[in-house]
Amino acid sequence: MAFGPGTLLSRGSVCRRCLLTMKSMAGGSPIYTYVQQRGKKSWYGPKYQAKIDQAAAEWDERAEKIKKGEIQNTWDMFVERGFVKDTAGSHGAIRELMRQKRIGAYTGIDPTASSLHIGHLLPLMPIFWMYMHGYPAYTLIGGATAKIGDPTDRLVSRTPIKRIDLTMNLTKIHYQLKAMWMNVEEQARRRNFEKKWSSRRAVVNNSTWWNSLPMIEVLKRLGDSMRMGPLLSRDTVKNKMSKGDGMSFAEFTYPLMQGWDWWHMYSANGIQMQIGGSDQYGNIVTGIDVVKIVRDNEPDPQHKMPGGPMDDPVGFTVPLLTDSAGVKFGKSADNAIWLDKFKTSEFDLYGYFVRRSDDEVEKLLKLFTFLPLENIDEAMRIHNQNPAERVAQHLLAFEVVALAHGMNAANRTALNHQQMYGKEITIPGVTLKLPKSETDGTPLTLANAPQIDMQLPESLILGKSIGRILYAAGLASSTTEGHRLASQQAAYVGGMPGHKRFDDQKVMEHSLLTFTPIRLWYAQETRNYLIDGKMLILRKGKHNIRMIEMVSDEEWKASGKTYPGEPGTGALRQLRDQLKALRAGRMTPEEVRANLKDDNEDEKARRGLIKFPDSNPIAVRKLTKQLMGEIWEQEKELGVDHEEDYFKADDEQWAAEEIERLDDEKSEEKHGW
Ligand SMILES: Nc1ncnc2c1ncn2[C@@H]1O[C@H](COP(=O)(O)OP(=O)(O)OP(=O)(O)O)[C@@H](O)[C@H]1O
Ligand SMILES: N[C@@H](Cc1ccc(O)cc1)C(=O)O
Repeated sequence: MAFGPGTLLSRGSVCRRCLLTMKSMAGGSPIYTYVQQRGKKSWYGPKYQAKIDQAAAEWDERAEKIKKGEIQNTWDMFVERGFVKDTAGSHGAIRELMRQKRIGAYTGIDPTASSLHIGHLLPLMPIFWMYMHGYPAYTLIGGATAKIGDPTDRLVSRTPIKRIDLTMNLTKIHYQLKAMWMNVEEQARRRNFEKKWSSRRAVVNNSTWWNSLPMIEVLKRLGDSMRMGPLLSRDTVKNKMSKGDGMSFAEFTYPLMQGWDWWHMYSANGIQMQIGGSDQYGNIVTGIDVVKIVRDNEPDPQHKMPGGPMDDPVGFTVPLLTDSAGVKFGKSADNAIWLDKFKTSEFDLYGYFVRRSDDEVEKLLKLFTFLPLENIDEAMRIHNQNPAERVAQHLLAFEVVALAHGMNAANRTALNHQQMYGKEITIPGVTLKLPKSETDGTPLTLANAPQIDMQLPESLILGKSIGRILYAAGLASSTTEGHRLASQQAAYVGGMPGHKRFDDQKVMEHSLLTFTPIRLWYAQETRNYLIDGKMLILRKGKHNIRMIEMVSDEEWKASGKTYPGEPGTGALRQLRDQLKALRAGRMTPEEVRANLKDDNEDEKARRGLIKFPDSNPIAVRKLTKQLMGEIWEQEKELGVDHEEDYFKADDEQWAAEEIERLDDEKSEEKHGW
């Protein structure tokens, strides 16, 4: 293994089977290393080799310091903070392995819901810690395993997940995990962890390998030696077969799939450790067998990977996070606290942690924050002087929101709480400050990306150009810009086009998130990019994603929503509608005036009012004037006391400002600003 920048770099972890060092020329220099592994081949040169050697030397030095007690073993820290429930492998062996070797670790999540929840943070935290301490750390999304569904501890099979839901969930979780990794980086900087050349983290999807894995390879490498006895004796299998609704072959093979994932990453990325919630213990133990069996069944002696205490896979489970009634926090229960701010707002997430009891707050600080234990002790000391102030709870809430949504969000949310409850909040070690605006002119990042799912009508998706769709989805500021993005291939569509089904229809692969640059295509071609016939994923830049569910035109109309560029929603059309409504007496002058004067953009958008720039400012100006005049007349007839000149002047000033604004816009457009 050990190839490509940043893969495992400790000397102990370099795979002996795959490193063929060749001296390129007589005279002994320079040395190029040829790496061949699972179909991938690459060369690397002396500079890269020097970095690998340096990283290995640093690791050896760290191991020595741990031995002398100068720094703490990461494993001991896990135990001390309460992360370790059950281990697969002895404590002593894992401890020594983690000291000597820069082993990689992973935890997996099946995208069976559209968001992560706080229960997921439990196995994720040790993964994040490992990254900060220099171990390769992987988070896996089970695009393939979710199609089967983990049967662990269930008596009744899961309802099969719909293709469109799977795509939606995995896209959302992918971006959520990426955002959280950025927040982990932020926390690492905040806590002065040094970022090393060898640091490595990843979000992977097991569909990447499962979609191209021949069944015969699994049967040969694993199936021949895997015994039925241990598989049948698992509690889940026994219980589901005797007390539940029986077990399908696919469910039965689920732990083997999970084990194969591990093998894939073990052999390709040096992932030697798996971490999961306590329900994952059985799958982790089976996974260890799978990895060893597949590894030892390598038919080519040149490619055989070594076994033994320093090379065998190990794993552990974290305790289960439960609510105050002792019920597991999970997506299948109705107590979930989500990490998607559109499902559980940052304010509510903060509030949830502020409400934790004094008995559990210290334990939660150890599990959910990166605060050193001395800081936690100090915070508890301050807390205990006046528990009613909930200092420890606020610290916990601040840190969790910072991890889930970033430091800006944590500051903003804590200040909101302060304002809402009118009480000064003390958070040890934190000076609350208003975050700089996340939307005004600052580039879009994963932390400030808008809600990524939306609906748009069929007539737009299937009938209009891709430029128009990009505008409607808020990825372009006009149809023209949308066309420009498409012609410059600066926007992307999710999925791999051109996959053909048996009946020769083109379909999208739904369990893998890939992007293809958008070209200017004919309107009818957009259909080829629809996932499950109704979802379109678009992206501009790195973080600007839209998952668009196509709804029928009737459903769209009934929703009362509008999209930018929607025919009939321009300023002119809206002014005309208002005029008609005024003349027909369907709207009072007061209502029309309120609509015209409402300068709150969100409110306007909510009520479907004028909000998009119109292409004909002169006509808008004329019509606005006419409408104002008629409102004025009607109000006069109604005997509205205008306090004459004051209001009239106000209206006129408003109209003048509006005209000036429109003129400015027009001139900006003309000059191409
Ligand atoms: N409340 C929790 N406490 C600790 N770990 C958890 C909790 N909920 C989930 N996990 C762990 O997170 C990982 C991913 O879990 P999974 O995707 O199965 O979510 P889940 O919420 O447990 O789903 P479900 O309720 O559908 O089984 C697993 O290792 C699981 O054990
Ligand atoms: N089985 C795990 C998810 C998972 C999937 C694939 C893996 O390789 C690892 C973990 C769960 O349901 O919680």
